[in-house]
Amino acid sequence: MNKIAVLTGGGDCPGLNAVIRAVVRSANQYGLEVLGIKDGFHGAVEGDFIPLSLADVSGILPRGGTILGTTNRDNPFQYITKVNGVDQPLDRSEDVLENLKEAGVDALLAIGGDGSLNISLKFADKGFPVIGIPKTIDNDLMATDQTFGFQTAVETAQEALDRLHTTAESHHRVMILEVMGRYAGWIALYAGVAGGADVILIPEIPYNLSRIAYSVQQRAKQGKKFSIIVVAEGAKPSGGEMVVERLFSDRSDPVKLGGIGSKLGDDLEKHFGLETRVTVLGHLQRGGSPNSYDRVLASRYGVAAVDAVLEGKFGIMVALQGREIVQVPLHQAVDQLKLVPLNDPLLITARAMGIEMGD
Ligand SMILES: Nc1ncnc2c1ncn2[C@@H]1O[C@H](COP(=O)(O)OP(=O)(O)O)[C@@H](O)[C@H]1O
Ligand SMILES: O=P(O)(O)OC[C@H]1O[C@](O)(COP(=O)(O)O)[C@@H](O)[C@@H]1O
Ligand SMILES: [Mg+2]
Repeated sequence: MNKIAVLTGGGDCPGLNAVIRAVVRSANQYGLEVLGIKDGFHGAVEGDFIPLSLADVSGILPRGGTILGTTNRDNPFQYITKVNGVDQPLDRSEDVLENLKEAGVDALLAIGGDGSLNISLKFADKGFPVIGIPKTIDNDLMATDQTFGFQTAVETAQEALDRLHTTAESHHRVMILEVMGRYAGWIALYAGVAGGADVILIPEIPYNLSRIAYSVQQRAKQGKKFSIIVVAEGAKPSGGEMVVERLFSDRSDPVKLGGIGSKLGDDLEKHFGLETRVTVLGHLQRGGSPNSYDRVLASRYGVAAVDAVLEGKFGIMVALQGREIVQVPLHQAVDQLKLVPLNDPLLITARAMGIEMGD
């Protein structure tokens, strides 16, 4: 092994640069050259590679985003390509392999979520040496206890809840904070407990509107003028559907969620006369500097991925299990999503403190 390539795929999150930096620094110790692939698998198809030296990664540890760029559109196995002036999804995976070969790349380190790691698995199945590094702000990847960026997002959401508290307690209002969490409610659950929310609504537990109203009314009876609700964007009422903001025709998962906070607020006002205000935290959760936990975790993943290259372990993902970074087969990471189990210890803690989960 002489040369490795690294890419970042899918939605960004705080800590991507910390991984890239750790990969380059660790590879440098062993005399391995590193190439960066621009904009995820888009750059892999287009052959858009840049060399990454120690100087290139100097100063990027605290920077959010990714210096390499990313995409949540391009899949080399269904790559939108103009054929006779018409866009068509073509299998361009051989182009990727050709580009990697031409650049002298011996192994690919792919930092991504379920989508990018699914693509990575397909390249591993084609025989190319691939190592996955888990990335998702939603923390919903299987086989790893935690992904970097998640803790920073939780802190951002908790700070928002703290701020909402001070304005909420000045009025008789229900304050709703909509946070990320497409299928898994980890951000809502952790931020809700950390930020002292009264109601936490997650995709895994469809909610009953009257339960929420009852808990707000009970608080009012106890002299509490306000209530704080944190709702994951993928939450839905019992028997209802997730709220879709828009559809992207060019994505394998075309659904962009958003709007459950407003729907909930409208329903509480309409059916129970509760005055509500809604805040959507949105991409503030993904932006900004990673906290120290995420910098450490990201650095450990980067180093562990280079270790795997040196050990010749491919088709694997590096993962956090307990305090250890381990190697797990890539397919274990992508076979299913890691949802909040109904017996999750923090969920039980939340209920034990009287937090309403909406069911
Ligand atoms: N199940 C899948 N199999 C193969 N490719 C997928 C799958 N899901 C998503 N993709 C592709 O992977 C890319 C990244 O997916 P996305 O969900 O945006 O990011 P992430 O890597 O964070 O999951 C997109 O181009 C998408 O088309
Ligand atoms: O605005 P974008 O880029 O479509 O991404 C928003 C989506 O990404 C997510 O944050 C998930 O991202 P991850 O790939 O990091 O898990 C969802 O919660 C949200 O629906
Ligand atoms: Mg995904």
